Amino acid sequence: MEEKIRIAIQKSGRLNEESLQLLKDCGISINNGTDQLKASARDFPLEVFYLRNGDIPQYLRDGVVDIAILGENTLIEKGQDLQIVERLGFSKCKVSLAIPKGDTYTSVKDFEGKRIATSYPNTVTKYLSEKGVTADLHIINGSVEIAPNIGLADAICDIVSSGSTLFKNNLKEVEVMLTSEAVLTVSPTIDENRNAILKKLQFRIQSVLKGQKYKYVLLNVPDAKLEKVISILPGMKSPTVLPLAQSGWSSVHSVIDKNQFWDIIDELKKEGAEGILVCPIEKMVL
Ligand SMILES: Nc1ncnc2c1ncn2[C@@H]1O[C@H](COP(=O)(O)OP(=O)(O)OP(=O)(O)O)[C@@H](O)[C@H]1O
Ligand SMILES: O=P(O)(O)OC[C@H]1O[C@H](OP(=O)(O)OP(=O)(O)O)[C@H](O)[C@@H]1O
Ligand SMILES: [Mg+2]
Repeated sequence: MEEKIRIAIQKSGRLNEESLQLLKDCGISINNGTDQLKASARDFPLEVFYLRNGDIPQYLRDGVVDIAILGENTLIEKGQDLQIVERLGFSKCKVSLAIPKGDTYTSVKDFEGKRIATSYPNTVTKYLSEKGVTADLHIINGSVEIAPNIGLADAICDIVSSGSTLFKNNLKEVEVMLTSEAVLTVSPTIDENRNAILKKLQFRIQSVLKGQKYKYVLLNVPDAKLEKVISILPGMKSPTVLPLAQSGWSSVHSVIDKNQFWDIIDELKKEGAEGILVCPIEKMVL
């Protein structure tokens, strides 16, 4: 029987949907819904195990699964020994220390002897001990931000993204301990055949992620302005230039980094580019 790579994906929660979407963008469709523990892919040698996020590092260590999509924060808390093979760019967040809005704050030393509610005990202990601070940790698994309001703790350590959960609970962020995004991790026990499948999957993921970073643009340019326009456009090698049916004009095709996109478009318009079309790139293979 053909060997399959076993990937762990969060059963439900923040990472589930985007992890499955990434596989889909890689041309891998999964047969069953998440109501089952296990599902297989139709067109790639891959099996999906739907698991609780916090359990995944141990499954990787034990070799029950070969790879996983996890928040980097979970790896820092529970899987420092595990290797990251790709950074995936979604589920970006911070893990921060926060205190009641009205409290004064001068430095991390203020946490000495304080009660901190958190689901990240290892991360907090390491962060504080590196700064010579010892606090009293209360480990809770959810709704951490409520703890100061009900008198359970003086401060919290939890995930912060938009900051609205802190705001709603009358808390303020005072220390950012780490920043995180979804990552692809690998089991230390992965065998050679499955490692070869991992390399194929990584190649597809890289092509999808690169495509998401760029836009494909097509524009019409008077020939007199061609040289100037080409100098503005980066392109993968160099832009493609094709003559238009109307003489004296050319169509220029290129690829632009999303981060520079609007600045470059403004410059192109200034140089006389017209009829600018912008298309998403599904995959980019270099
Ligand atoms: N508000 C957020 N914005 C962006 N990313 C987030 C946010 N909250 C959590 N994450 C990321 O998504 C991951 C999963 O979070 P989620 O709250 O769904 O699961 P969990 O409660 O940590 O785990 P479990 O699957 O064990 O219930 C986190 O580890 C973090 O990397
Ligand atoms: O800064 P924000 O944008 O408000 O996001 C931060 C919140 O998001 C996460 O909770 P989630 O919504 O996943 O609920 P949970 O506590 O049930 O995990 C996290 O635990 C924070 O509470
Ligand atoms: Mg959560």
